[in-house]
Amino acid sequence: MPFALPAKWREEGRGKDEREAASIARALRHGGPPRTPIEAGPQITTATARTSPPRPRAVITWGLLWSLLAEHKLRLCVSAAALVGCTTCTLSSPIFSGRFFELLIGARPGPLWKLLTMVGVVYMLEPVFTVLFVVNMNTVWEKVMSTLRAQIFRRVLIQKVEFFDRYKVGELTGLLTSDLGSLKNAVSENISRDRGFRALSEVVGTICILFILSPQLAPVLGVLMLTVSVFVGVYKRSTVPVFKAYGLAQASIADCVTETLSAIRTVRSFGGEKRQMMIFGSQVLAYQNSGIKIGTFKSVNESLTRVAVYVSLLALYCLGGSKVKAGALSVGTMASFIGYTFTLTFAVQGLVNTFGDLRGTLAAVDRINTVLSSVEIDKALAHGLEREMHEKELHDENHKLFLVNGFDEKVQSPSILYMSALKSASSVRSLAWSGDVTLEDVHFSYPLRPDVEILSGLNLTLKWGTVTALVGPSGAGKSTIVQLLARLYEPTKGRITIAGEDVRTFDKREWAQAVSIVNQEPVLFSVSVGENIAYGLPDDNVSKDDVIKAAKAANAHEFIISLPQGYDTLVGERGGLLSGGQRQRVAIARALLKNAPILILDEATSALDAVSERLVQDALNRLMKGRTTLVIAHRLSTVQNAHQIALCSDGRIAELGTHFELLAKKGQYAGLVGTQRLAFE
Ligand SMILES: Nc1ncnc2c1ncn2[C@@H]1O[C@H](COP(=O)(O)OP(=O)(O)OP(=O)(O)O)[C@@H](O)[C@H]1O
Repeated sequence: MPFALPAKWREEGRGKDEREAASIARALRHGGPPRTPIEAGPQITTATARTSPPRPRAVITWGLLWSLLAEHKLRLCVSAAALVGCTTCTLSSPIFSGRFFELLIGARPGPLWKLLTMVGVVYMLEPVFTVLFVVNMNTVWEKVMSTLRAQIFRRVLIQKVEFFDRYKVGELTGLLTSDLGSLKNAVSENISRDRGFRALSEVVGTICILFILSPQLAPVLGVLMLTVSVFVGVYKRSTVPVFKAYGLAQASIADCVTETLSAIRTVRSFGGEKRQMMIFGSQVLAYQNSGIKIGTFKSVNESLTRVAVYVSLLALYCLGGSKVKAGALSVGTMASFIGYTFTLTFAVQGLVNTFGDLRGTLAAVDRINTVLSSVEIDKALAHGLEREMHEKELHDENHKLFLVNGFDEKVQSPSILYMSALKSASSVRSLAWSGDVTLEDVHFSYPLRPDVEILSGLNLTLKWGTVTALVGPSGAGKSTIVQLLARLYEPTKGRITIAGEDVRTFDKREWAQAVSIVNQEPVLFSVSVGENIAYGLPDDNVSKDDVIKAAKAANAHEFIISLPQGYDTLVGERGGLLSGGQRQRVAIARALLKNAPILILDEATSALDAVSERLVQDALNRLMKGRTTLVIAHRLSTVQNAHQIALCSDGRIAELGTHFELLAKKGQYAGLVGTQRLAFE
């Protein structure tokens, strides 16, 4: 197949990635087996990983936060000015108190009303500045957090499938809810009077004023600050693991609840309630112990802060009192000092609380970074998604949330470069409507079990427009072949082609449009029946007529209109309010609407009773017409009507032919039929 490589491939001094990509492109262009490990198409990722081990890259960094904040410069400037304003108002109060006392005892000349007017103005301005500060800071942070949340959700969605094998749903849910919530609270909970920014500005401002008022007395409060800081430092170090354990314990509780409730019918049927309660109980206890530890750390810290403040006040009374008596300090300044000590007390306590919260926040950010920084992005998927996101000239707020430049690492791995270098002029759908799908010398091990080879040199051609039945003993690798065809995983060696073109020249978004899968247990979303069918074309505005047409072809229309709200009836979590056969027919309608040229039926009818099966089979026959179909089935009737039957055993196709050809062979297939492991109807 002739490929015109872009000029950049011919440039001198290309980067290593580009050279690798060119080498891969060359190998694929010639169609033959790749010559070097890098050229071995499916090993691209592995080969690259071998030459340069992936470097973990944090997802949430200070740089990223700064760049997101920088988009709201005006609001930040207003907030900063308002913060200075309200802090100035707050810190001027003790000075006015001192002057007030001096006026009362006659130590200061001038009319009282002048002072009171100034106090009134300050008291009026302070809340105005406070509102300006809180509203602007809050708006900025909410916007930053929305972008972060959206970007992290996207980052989770574009991970390779093995990422979802590795982490439990609860853990990942925790990242987006409680962990990001903790980051949100780091600002949202710290913009009130006695916390975070204001506390910090009051501490700094107070110390400056104390030094201006009396350089001799100021160090006393300096000691107070130092003491508190030491305690804060100790606190910070000692609570990091406690906060981490707390977050993990919280995530495992959520995990246990999700797992139990999603399998509630299984729990019921095995009488597993007590066991689930015990598991939940032990997690609650771990969470409780962790929470008690955190509470202890927090309260000890707060008490120590108070003790430090009392000691400082006492020192101030002794030292300041004697200076006033000796005439070295005015009564007004002493009164101001007492006021500032209290301001400092609250502000330092607030800061300690903020630091405590920050430890939890840093632990949460660390968890997010640890989970998401491992280099497991499915680049062929990310590439397609990015292309589609930029293709559409949508400028609504929702769309923009996912389009932040610089958040994601540039998806420029060799695999992406060769993908664009080799990009076929034809779309994958048009190729799939006319060409065969071929698995060529496919080897595969699951990433989490790299030592166990599931497929070892499997060859199989799914002829265009025909039905291939895949049979074989349990654990032979049938579902694994389905997952490779769906490109949930890529072969570790060998390749899959469509009309002779390596499927990896297409990004996974394109590929997803070419393949429909109907499983034994189709998953429906907890929306209406109609919306579930329309999910066949998730990015399009599907008309109700098209949904009904698909439902009719899938033998689903009759049961849908008998539901209480027809097509608008909610199907419950995972479609739990529908029967197995109804779910199956909704899934078939969804696949019909999608109209993909390649169809995979993974034991689609094996869980159904005879009536449901007939309805579903009838719908499936309609769905299969004219498509390249792979059927995994245990029923002989389904298998024997196929154009060809492939028997998978020991990671290869051991027998291939029609039902009668394979029976005549008297091999493994004949054995399966003989022992009725392929069941007769
Ligand atoms: N995500 C996974 N990670 C690791 N190993 C897996 C994974 N999924 C399946 N396996 C293993 O791969 C092997 C093949 O499994 P597969 O599901 O493809 O078999 P199958 O032929 O479809 O079996 P059955 O007819 O029982 O469904 C099994 O040994 C299984 O334990």
